[in-house]
Amino acid sequence: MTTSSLRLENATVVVNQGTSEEKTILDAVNLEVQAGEFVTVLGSNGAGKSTLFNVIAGTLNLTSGKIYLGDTDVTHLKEIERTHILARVFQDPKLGTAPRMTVAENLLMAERRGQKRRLKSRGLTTEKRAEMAQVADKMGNGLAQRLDVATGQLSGGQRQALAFLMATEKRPELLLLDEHTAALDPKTSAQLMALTDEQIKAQQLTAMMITHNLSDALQYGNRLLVMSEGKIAMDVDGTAKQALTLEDMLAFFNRY
Ligand SMILES: Nc1ncnc2c1ncn2[C@@H]1O[C@H](COP(=O)(O)OP(=O)(O)OP(=O)(O)O)[C@@H](O)[C@H]1O
Repeated sequence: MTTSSLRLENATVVVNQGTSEEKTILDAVNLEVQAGEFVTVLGSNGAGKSTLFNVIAGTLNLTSGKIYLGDTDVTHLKEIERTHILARVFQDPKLGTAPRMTVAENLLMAERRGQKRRLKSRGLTTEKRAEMAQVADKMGNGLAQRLDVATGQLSGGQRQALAFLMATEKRPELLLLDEHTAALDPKTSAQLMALTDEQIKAQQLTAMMITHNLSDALQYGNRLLVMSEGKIAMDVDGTAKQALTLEDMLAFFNRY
């Protein structure tokens, strides 16, 4: 039995095939992420970071190669067929939550994702609300006091915290964080980043996080990837990652 949560074998995406615009945007990537790893992903604009997440999530098909989530070959599975295995949080606070529904309704929806219809009959009981308030309180940003507020009325930070809670509700096999703090002000971003790290550790989640923030990429996670021109240009973990400095990273980026 394997302990890897994700495995990519020669994962390749070629766009506009057979035209003068043909381009390889993911270039024979081999990657194995073990259960419990927290991988930060850096790379310049256009390096292929979102493409990597898109093929993992199934929003983009591979031209060739294979993708496994756990022991399952998901290469030909549609996005919807992968949602019970992985969850993704986006940069845009509008994605991932339903704006007209309240915080409690969104949380209930996340909890019931993938459940059979007959199991959905129980509504927002007092117990359920108390449980939600407890979960939302972990975010420490007032979300717990706004359970009955429409999600569209939340602050950006509260909404992203809710999106994170919803994504982790069912303890996904793999959590993809796609610049999830980038649209927030520095203080709120730092707060959500700390909460993210806390929850990943507490729930022992396997996670990958795209960021343009070098300090966050160094401070958080146990492994760091740098993408460049559709390839993995750097892959460090453990003590080698801990030893990396901002200067090392700046020097590395200057070479690309
Ligand atoms: N569906 C597509 N069709 C054509 N080109 C694409 C497609 N998706 C991505 N690309 C191109 O692939 C390259 C990699 O894009 P990608 O969005 O993965 O980069 P990124 O590292 O996420 O960049 P950023 O930091 O700007 O988000 C870019 O040149 C982009 O224009």
